[in-house]
Amino acid sequence: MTTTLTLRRPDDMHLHLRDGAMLKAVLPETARHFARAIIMPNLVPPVVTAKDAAAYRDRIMVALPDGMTFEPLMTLYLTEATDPADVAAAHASGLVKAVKLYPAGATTNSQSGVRDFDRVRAVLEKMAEIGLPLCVHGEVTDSDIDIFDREAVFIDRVLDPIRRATPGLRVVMEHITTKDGVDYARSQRDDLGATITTHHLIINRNHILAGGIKPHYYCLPVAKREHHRLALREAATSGEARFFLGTDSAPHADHLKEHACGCAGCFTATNTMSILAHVFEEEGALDRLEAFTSLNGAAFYGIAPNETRITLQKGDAVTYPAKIDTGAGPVTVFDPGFPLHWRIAP
Ligand SMILES: NC(=O)N[C@@H](CC(=O)O)C(=O)O
Ligand SMILES: [Zn+2]
Ligand SMILES: [Zn+2]
Repeated sequence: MTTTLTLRRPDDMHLHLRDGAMLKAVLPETARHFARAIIMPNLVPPVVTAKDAAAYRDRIMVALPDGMTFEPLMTLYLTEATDPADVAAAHASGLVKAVKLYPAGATTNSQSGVRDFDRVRAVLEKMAEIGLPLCVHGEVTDSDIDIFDREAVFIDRVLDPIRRATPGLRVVMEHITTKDGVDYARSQRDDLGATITTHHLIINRNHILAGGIKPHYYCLPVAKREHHRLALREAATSGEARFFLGTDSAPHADHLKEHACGCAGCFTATNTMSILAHVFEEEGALDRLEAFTSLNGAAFYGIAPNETRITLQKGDAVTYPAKIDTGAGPVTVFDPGFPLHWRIAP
């Protein structure tokens, strides 16, 4: 029985760090285990220009505690006013690693997102030309589309047409939650990747709704039926290069989650690696954990895998805080609902 496992230090290819007091509190939770992360730009106001991204990167580095190392991989928030030349310059300087597409109204702080896809065509064409990936929150926002169908409908109505209209555009389907997402990713060439979160490997929609509503399991895209969760587990543990970790760890203060109109997002930065080791062990795939957390994402983004390593050890139940204190209020850590036994050696 395997009880220790050494991996290249992981990267989180989809992370929300927020800003100010929240940033300061949550950043160490990621930097403790992860070398790098793709930093989501959905601040208020959003990170739209190269100048915004440079300033946000500086704030992240100032918030990093002494003695920790971490490299934020910055992104730009695509709006209908985004300037292709600014995007190209941000990429050429090495500052920006991706552009993020939020359909307007799809998720937290997406009001500035895209309504009319024709208006971003020039930016997408420039990105295809320079090889800069587009990260996509893949849900339609039409009120007549059931929330559990919004990902599958997005693939047919928006994602596939965008990709056909923009040959060569590298795209990451962010936080896929359905078998439809897995199947679509697999049906395409290697210019399409897909991130999978930690929590979508653990919860299905019953966890949110059965036996009382659980606001800390509510995120977007919302968790789906069990057969979708099983498809995600199969994909994540397959070792296939197109699938990689993007935790989508998305902190919101508890009073905003435990609310009549609660915010979407699960905060998994603290215990993600312990949970993933548990899942990969259950699936008989511990030997493929490194591909998912440390190799496939870096390869998709064209960056070298990390040279430093972490060691996971299996033993007595791991303890971790139920909540993280932040200057913006406590943030509940994702509870997988079972004890974790894999710890990260100090
Ligand atoms: N995933 C979420 O439920 N929430 C994210 C936004 C997002 O990634 O869609 C957030 O910023 O809170
Ligand atoms: Zn999203
Ligand atoms: Zn997200």
